[in-house]
Amino acid sequence: MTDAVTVTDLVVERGHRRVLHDLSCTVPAGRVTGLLGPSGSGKTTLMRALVGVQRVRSGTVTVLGEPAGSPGLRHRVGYVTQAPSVYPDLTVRENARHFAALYGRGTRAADDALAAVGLADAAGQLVRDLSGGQQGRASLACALVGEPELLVLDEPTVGLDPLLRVELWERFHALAAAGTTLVVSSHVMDEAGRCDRLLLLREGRLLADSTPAQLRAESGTDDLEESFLRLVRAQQEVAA
Ligand SMILES: Nc1ncnc2c1ncn2[C@@H]1O[C@H](COP(=O)(O)OP(=O)(O)OP(=O)(O)O)[C@@H](O)[C@H]1O
Repeated sequence: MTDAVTVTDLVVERGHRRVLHDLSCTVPAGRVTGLLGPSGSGKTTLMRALVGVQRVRSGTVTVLGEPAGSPGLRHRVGYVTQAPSVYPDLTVRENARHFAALYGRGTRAADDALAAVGLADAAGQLVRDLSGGQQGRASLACALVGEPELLVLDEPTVGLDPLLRVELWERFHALAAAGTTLVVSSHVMDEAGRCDRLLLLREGRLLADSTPAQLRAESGTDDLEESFLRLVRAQQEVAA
């Protein structure tokens, strides 16, 4: 299996504080990798480094064979932030078509992306009239329309009802099966079980680079939340 992303000894400081400490990890191509960890553990910062918008102190981030942020990656990497990045005064369809045009794609690609996130029925509505969860999905559709090889999604399921959550995770796996690499952050451990691979972060350090099955086996519990806590405790004991 090839790696879509390689992070080596990454150090990031924000506001004079070190928020990523010598972090090294890889992201396998064509899989859904979950970036899990408590609030403030550095998930967004790592994602920003992957897409090349984060100033880094030292270390390297290689994405699809190029340094993160290289101009050649612009259309190959999609990033959906926590805040919806769509035009509120345009309809959902107009937004999708606008982004399709930017990526050199047609209206069909825009319609397909809307269908993929379950927004086909809301295509004619102004984005500002949508719920928060729908706006998030509209942002996701606008990223999907470019068919990026690497899709980086910051907490895409926040504010979604359980049914939509499940549907979105199914969508992520369908994209991965078609060859897309996904990095999906969450601070909800029950979503960890849906990932092919897991990167667990805590206080800017990598606590585990594993799979749900491996994590369960190693920690001796089926509950991934409990696995995470046991890992934290084990590390604290080593440090003490
Ligand atoms: N613009 C900023 N200036 C200074 N410090 C920042 C800035 N943004 C984030 N930080 C700090 O960097 C650390 C990592 O934040 P980050 O947003 O990467 O965490 P996160 O795991 O994504 O959290 P959340 O789940 O709450 O989104 C935190 O301690 C945070 O306070």
